[in-house]
Amino acid sequence: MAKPAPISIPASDKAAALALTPVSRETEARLDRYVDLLVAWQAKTNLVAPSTLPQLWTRHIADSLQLLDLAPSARRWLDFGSGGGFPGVVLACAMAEHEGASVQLVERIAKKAAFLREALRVTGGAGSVILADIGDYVDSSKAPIDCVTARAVAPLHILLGYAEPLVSRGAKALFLKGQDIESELTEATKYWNIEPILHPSRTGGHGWIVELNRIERR
Ligand SMILES: C[S@@+](CC[C@H](N)C(=O)[O-])C[C@H]1O[C@@H](n2cnc3c(N)ncnc32)[C@H](O)[C@@H]1O
Repeated sequence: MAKPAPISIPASDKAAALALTPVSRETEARLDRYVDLLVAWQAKTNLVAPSTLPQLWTRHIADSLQLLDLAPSARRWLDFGSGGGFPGVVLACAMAEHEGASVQLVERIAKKAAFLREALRVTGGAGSVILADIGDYVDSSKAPIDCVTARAVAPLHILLGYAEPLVSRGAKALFLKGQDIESELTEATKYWNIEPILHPSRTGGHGWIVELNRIERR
């Protein structure tokens, strides 16, 4: 049987991503190590949609990095459903530059949690992995959080339920969402009083970033 072709990420994709969302040389080096690890694991575990691999930097890394500009002073992050590490591992790579900063990555699938732990070890990213259901973890943890994130995890009205206890204690929520944001907002406002701020994605990978600073049950 023919061997699968090696996965290569074009240098032009990395250059395009870093033009959109510049990072320090230290963070870039951490991200390089993350990309190498992800590509190696992707051969045995499906961490990102294979068709998006050639745009790993623009579709996934820059998509994650753009959140930093929306919460520039946040140092204590919590990422729901980190999966292959977006945005959690990317944020942890960036947070490694800040003394005391940390990203908690919550993931319920053991194999993905193992990958995330390895990614933090290899990159030196500032964070920790919690193998748990998001709802259970949020209910049990009282750790202060500045910013909670999620990408491709659950419909908005479900994410709001997970995030509500954190936002009511002062966290900001930033959720990466796709083109069908209108219908998600319509559904969400049946259950929640919210004043969402919609930021168009700068990377084109996902449609919108929904920012929330207040979530109240109707
Ligand atoms: C489609 S993947 C997206 C992963 C990553 N956020 C990304 O954008 O590439 C969704 C991930 O969320 C995790 N997930 C979904 N619901 C969860 C829950 N209630 N608790 C913990 N993890 C959850 C899944 O196991 C999966 O790894």
